[in-house]
Amino acid sequence: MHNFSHTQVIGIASGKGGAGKTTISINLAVALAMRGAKVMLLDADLGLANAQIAMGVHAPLNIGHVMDGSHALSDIIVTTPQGVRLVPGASGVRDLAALDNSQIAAIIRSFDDIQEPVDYLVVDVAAGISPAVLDFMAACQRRFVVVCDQPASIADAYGLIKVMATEQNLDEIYLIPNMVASSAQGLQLYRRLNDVCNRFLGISIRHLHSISADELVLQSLRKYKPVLDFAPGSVAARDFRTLAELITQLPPIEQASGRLQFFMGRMLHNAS
Ligand SMILES: Nc1ncnc2c1ncn2[C@@H]1O[C@H](COP(=O)(O)OP(=O)(O)OP(=O)(O)O)[C@@H](O)[C@H]1O
Repeated sequence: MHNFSHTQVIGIASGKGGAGKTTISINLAVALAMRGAKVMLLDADLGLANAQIAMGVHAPLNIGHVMDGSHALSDIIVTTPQGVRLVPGASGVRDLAALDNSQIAAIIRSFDDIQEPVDYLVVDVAAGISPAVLDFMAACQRRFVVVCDQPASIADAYGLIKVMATEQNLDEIYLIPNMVASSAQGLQLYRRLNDVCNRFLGISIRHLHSISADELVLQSLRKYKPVLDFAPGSVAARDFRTLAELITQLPPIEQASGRLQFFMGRMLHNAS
């Protein structure tokens, strides 16, 4: 096996659907790729998988074909026009939305067969707090929780953070405020939620940057393009570039957590 540099794995979740998890996963992957990183995006929003549509790429095979044993993971990966290596989810396959632990573990382990260099793996996880969501988030090194400044979204984000921190003992939790009027509003939302986490859970969450509400995000989706492609000069595109830059400045996490993780084989190989 080659001696790859450590792959940094970021899981993206949101308590509530519609907070912008897929939008953020896609544009973050593209922004990192535009900086020259080798980026893979796993559409683990199984059952609702729509990353391939939003990125304007045709994927003849998907993770369902890996699950049924007919194909290897490397067979199903497609390269998007932005140079992101996309692992397509299986849209409309209801069985995939209800995978058990051993099936999730099989998906996570299948990444050990990948032979290409990957600097970042971005994992777009389903909404909610299902066991599958928690398994995927536990298998990542950093966890991003997408939230909008609305009571239902905040309550759901808090619920997800609570379960991840207290029941799963996961750290490296970042809040990504989305659809904010300004980065000051995003920071304020982060502070509010972090205060509640401090007080009631005894933990701190982290903050990098928020994503502004931008009409061009919606327009880009209608054109099947990431906003970074469709409107590179837009406010949202600028926010995604800033977020990507801040991520590249984070210290790499090189420790295995003791739980099942993506690219475990590489981690162990590099450590030996
Ligand atoms: N920053 C933004 N500005 C404006 N619109 C946005 C922004 N982020 C997301 N949206 C829009 O909000 C809607 C929901 O976004 P998205 O599909 O990414 O959410 P999601 O959390 O992945 O939803 P689900 O979990 O249901 O798949 C989409 O129409 C998207 O274009």
